[in-house]
Amino acid sequence: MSMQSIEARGLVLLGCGKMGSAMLEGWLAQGLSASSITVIDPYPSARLEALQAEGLHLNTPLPKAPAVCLLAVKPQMMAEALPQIGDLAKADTVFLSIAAGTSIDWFEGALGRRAPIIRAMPNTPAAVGRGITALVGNAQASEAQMAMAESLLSAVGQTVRIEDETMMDAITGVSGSGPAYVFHMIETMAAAGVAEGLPEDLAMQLAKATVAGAGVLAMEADEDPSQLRVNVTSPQGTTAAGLEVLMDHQTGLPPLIKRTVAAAAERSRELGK
Ligand SMILES: NC(=O)C1=CN([C@@H]2O[C@H](COP(=O)(O)OP(=O)(O)OC[C@H]3O[C@@H](n4cnc5c(N)ncnc54)[C@H](OP(=O)(O)O)[C@@H]3O)[C@@H](O)[C@H]2O)C=CC1
Ligand SMILES: O=C(O)[C@@H]1CCC=N1
Repeated sequence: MSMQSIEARGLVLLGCGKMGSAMLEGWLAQGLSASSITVIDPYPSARLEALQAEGLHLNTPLPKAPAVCLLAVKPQMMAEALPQIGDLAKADTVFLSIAAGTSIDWFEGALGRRAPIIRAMPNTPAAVGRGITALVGNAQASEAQMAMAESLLSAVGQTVRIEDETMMDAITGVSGSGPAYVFHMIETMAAAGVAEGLPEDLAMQLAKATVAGAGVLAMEADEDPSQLRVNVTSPQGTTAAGLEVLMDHQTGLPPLIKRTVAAAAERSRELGK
């Protein structure tokens, strides 16, 4: 099964907030037709309403057997939202959840043990085709269904299949929540530039371009990030002075990021209880 079967059978998107709409934009950009998509969301955005003119189905009855139903409401809303797509559990529809913390076992309880369920953790750079999504399926999810989910998710970035669902909490802490850490890095670099006397606009321009440029370099270079860091660091130069603060084992980034990722992973575990 591929994007063509999604196009033919349709896709249901339950919850079209920040993450759902990021993925929706990615699929549309990749050529999935708006008319193959049904969105269920109680307070649709102006963008969703406008997409109706291109054929998108908004809060309409569901197709009988869509290829996939993407579950993109908040974990706390999932139990309340699921009855809206309950009938699909009897069809040959794959349920693809992106909800943090919510386990496959929980979905099997809600949708039935025979339903093919795939749990995935994407991130918001999906909106610009630069996301990364980890995914794992239950025993009912066939190889063809996993491949279909991968083709859907790879329309908005990289995918990585995992075998051990318990890794999802750590994955959520690193890449699901990770864009927020990086955005905060941009904010704090810009603020630090202002503190050093730069105008706000210039400081923000420098911070954004630096993080974006370093990200692209990290992805494209043959060298690993630690070597790329060394390449910036002239002996007794400015970077060495900055890194002495940033890399401090007690007060620097390593313990801070470790605590940050651990807190996010722990919250993912809590959401699953
Ligand atoms: N944001 C992110 O970076 C990531 C989020 N996720 C996961 O994606 C899911 C969505 O998160 P996010 O997009 O941030 O959250 P949002 O709140 O932005 O999106 C959820 C959407 O679901 C809608 N909704 C609420 N109740 C229902 C219902 N009963 N039926 C249908 N739709 C409903 C909400 O409407 P309204 O706003 O009007 O209540 C909203 O539009 C979560 O499970 C989250 O864990 C996963 C990876 C990354
Ligand atoms: O903050 C959250 O719970 C969601 C999951 C990962 C990113 N955002």
